Order: sequence, then C-alpha cells, then structure tokens
Amino acid sequence: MPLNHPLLFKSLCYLDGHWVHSESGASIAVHNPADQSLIGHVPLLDPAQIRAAVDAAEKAFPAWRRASLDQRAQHLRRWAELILEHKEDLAQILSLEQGKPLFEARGEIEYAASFIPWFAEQARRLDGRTIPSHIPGAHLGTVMEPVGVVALLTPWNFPSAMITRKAAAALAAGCTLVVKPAHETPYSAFALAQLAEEAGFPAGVFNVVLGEPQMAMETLVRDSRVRAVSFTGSTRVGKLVLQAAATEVKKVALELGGNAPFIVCADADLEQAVKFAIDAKFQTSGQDCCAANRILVARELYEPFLERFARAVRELRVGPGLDERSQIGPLMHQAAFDSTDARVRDALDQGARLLAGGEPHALGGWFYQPTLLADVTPEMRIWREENFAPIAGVTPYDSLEEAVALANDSEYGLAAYICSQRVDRIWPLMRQLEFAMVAVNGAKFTGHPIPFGGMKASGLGREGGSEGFEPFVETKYFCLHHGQF
Ligand SMILES: NC(=O)c1ccc[n+]([C@@H]2O[C@H](COP(=O)([O-])OP(=O)(O)OC[C@H]3O[C@@H](n4cnc5c(N)ncnc54)[C@H](O)[C@@H]3O)[C@@H](O)[C@H]2O)c1
Ligand SMILES: N[C@@H](CC=O)C(=O)O
Repeated sequence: MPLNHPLLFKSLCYLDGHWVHSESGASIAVHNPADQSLIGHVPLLDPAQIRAAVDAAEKAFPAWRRASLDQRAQHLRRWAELILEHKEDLAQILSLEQGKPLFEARGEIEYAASFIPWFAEQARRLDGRTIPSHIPGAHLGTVMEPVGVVALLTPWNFPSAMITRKAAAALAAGCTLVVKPAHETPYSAFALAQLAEEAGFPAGVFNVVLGEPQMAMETLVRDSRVRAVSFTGSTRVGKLVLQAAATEVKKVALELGGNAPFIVCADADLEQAVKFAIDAKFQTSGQDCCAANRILVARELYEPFLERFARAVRELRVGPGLDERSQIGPLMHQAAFDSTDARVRDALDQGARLLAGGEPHALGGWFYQPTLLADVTPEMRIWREENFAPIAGVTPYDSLEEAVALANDSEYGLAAYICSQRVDRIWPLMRQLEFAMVAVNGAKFTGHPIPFGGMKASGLGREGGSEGFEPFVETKYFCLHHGQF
C-alpha cells in the first residue's frame, strides 16, 4: 500500500522506545478481511518480553509523573497533530486490516485524535480539595495521583479510537502504559506508536505488545506492578479479565458488548426514524457495540416503517472498505461470518419475515448482505445475542410499558435509542431504560466529552469525559498536623 509516510506501516512491537521482533520467533499472520489476502506477519511476544514492556513502563513512570502538566500536554498535543496530519495513511491502514469503509476509517482517525487534546486540557482540572477539619490543629485535603503503570487491552472493531480514548486519559494523568491490541488489527496500533515516538514521548512511556491473547492478558493483569487495566472487548473476555484482576487488587475498567434497543414511538417522524435506524444499525457494518440491534416499533407505524426501512437497507452498497463507494464492508473473520449466517437461519426457522438480504453476499468471502428481519421475537438468537453484523431485527409493540419491558430484556446495558417528538414520552422512557447511554432522535452521540460506558454486562466504569480519568488516578487524602500557631 503506497503511504505518504511509509514508516507508519510497522510490523514490530514497540518496547522501551525500540521496535522489537519476538525473541522466540513466533508470529501471527494478519489478513485483509475483504479478500483474505495476507497483509503481513506480526510478532507474538512471550511472557518475558511482555514483562519487559512492564519493566520499561515502570522505569519511565517516575519521570513521567514528575513532568509538569504542560510538558505532558506538549507531547500529547503533538501526537494528536501528527495523527491528523497523517489521517489519510492511518485511515488506509485501518481500512486495510479492519475492513471498514474509508469514510468511516477517516472518521475513526478524527475521533481517535479528538480524545488527546481534550484529555491534555482536562488534566488541568484533576485538582484536589481542602476539607474543613474535624481535628484541632490539622489541615486536611486531597490530591490526585496517577496510579502508575496501566495495561490497555483493545478490540478490532475500533483499532485506533479504543487505544487513544484510554491512552490519552492515562498519559495526561501521568501514567505510563502497555497497549495490547487485537491481533486482527495490530497495524493501527503500531502506527499510533510510531507517531507517539515522533511526538517525543520518552522511551518506556508508551509500549505496544502482542502475544497469544490469553497469555498476554494474564501476564499483564497478574503483574502486581500494573496498577490498572482498561479493557474493551466482548463480555466473555471481560469476565476473564475481571477474574485475572481478582488475584491482585487493582483498578479494572471494562467496556463490553451491547445489544441496543431502538424504540420508534407512535408519534415519530417516519422518514427521520428510518434514516436514524439505518445510521444506528449499520454503522461500522453493524460491528459496533452501539449498533441498534433490537428495533421496536409502535404497532400503528410497524408496516409503513418496515416498507421504508427495507427499501433503505436494499440500497446500502456493499464492498471492500478501500473502495470509496462502499458503505458496508466485510465481516471481520470466518467465525463472525458463520455466526451471522447461523443467526439469520435461526430467526427464519423460528418464523421471522425476511424483507431484505438474508444470504452471504455475491462478493463472496466474509461479505454478508445487509439484512432485514421482521417479527423478531425474544426467543431468537438475533434478539438475545450481540448481533455484530449488518443484520437488523424489528419487533412490534403495543404500549410504551411493553416497549420498555422488551428493551430491558437483555443482559446488556450499553446504548439505547428513542425516536419521538414528544418530550412527555422521551423523558420517562429515557429514565426507565436500563442502558447507560440514550440517544434521542439522532444516531450520533459519542465523542470526547461524553462518559462512554455501560451498565449490567456491558461493563464497569466510563471512558471519555471527565469520568475517563477514573481508572488512572487515585485520590490521596492528607492530614497535616500543623499545631496551633
Ligand atoms: N463498550 C465499548 O466501548 C466497546 C467498544 C468496542 C467494542 N466493544 C465490544 O468488543 C467486542 C468485539 O471486539 P473483539 O471481538 O475484539 O472482542 P474480544 O473480547 O474477542 O477481544 C478483545 C481483546 O481481548 C483479547 N482476547 C481475545 N480472547 C482473549 C482471551 N481468551 N483472553 C484474553 N484476551 C483475549 C483480544 O486479542 C483483544 O485484544 C464486541 O462485544 C463489542 O461490543 C465494546
Ligand atoms: N461506537 C463505539 C465503539 C463501539 O464498538 C464508540 O464510539 O466508542
């Protein structure tokens, strides 16, 4: 792939300011999900090399935490500038390895960069407080301290933004870090490390490792020097991270799966609701934790909504992410493709009505037709499981009470959507939904200033917003006995 900045395409891990191979020689192949062609091989480090990354981060921590906020912010701002300067190259790399359409890849790079200056600035407000004393002759207060070395474990669906959303907060707070990206999409992580190096971060502050996933996670999480772990990925693996962290006592932040309900109220503007549903369901080709997976439509609007929605789904253009015309890319791997098809078959076997798609796409490989299934019921896999694919399921409801009960019928609690023009409906609905983020009349709601996260099996903690510092800082209380003068 011709890049303006060829050094951004790196096939090595980044450890203590050096680009390293695996000492054991182990590596893993990375494929383009659009055609399964080989992109390259990347090193799989062994536990000793992963511990060496923690050594490096530990060694770099004292100087990094002592640096002034402005010194840290200077590196962070330069990193963000470089990311934006090389947006096109980064988007090409991202689309090549992840498969998302280029317009979304460019959007992800802007999104990824946006967290960095924001946290650099927001760190100015990591202030403590004074406490009116209950002890005679003592002065009481708090200061915020960085926790130390942190491990950041990230998924393949947002290979750049899930790193910067964590790393910007951790670095601005004064922590040093080890990133372990998904092995399906390591090149975006290595490119971010290359730009971190160019931005002048001292050696050891920012490290990127890869290894066999469970071993790498356990090596990092069970290391007592790693004081916090921030994980984004599936609920299944999130539980493993929580178990591993339990052997140590450390901070854990989990950003996990979702199964978003999308409620179309009887008063909704139909055309707007259809557009909003297309955006909310088919972003990231449906491989998005916030994807609108359970679309609930008031019975009186059900058939007109389905007719318009089916037309819009059929118009979605499927193709390789690197083709500028594509709106929907391939699924990430064979397992995702197989489970997508199995969920469609299961829904059809149980009586769902097929209104669009329903088959593997003619492009072959891991492309699947954008699919619309009506009359979906809670017994179907497509309802119960996180539906990480370009497949929409729609269900009618007869009362708002029923809509709330259906919406909350999920182990997940990440994002939810409401379409209505009536504030007397929106407000009570918003309050009753057991979801941590609710978007009303629009699919775009994420961004650097918001507390992104989930309740129930969707996670612990929040990322972005001022809440995003929480995993990376400790409140230290002091009691200074100064006598009576
Ligand atoms: N809540 C959020 O902010 C958010 C954002 C993006 C993705 N996600 C979720 O991520 C999931 C998709 O991403 P994914 O498939 O990469 O998730 P995943 O859980 O399979 O992988 C996430 C990370 O865990 C590692 N991993 C995989 N198996 C492991 C194991 N057995 N032990 C230790 N580590 C392991 C992977 O290499 C990767 O780095 C979806 O569930 C999606 O909803 C959530
Ligand atoms: N869309 C989410 C990522 C979920 O997969 C985000 O904005 O962080």
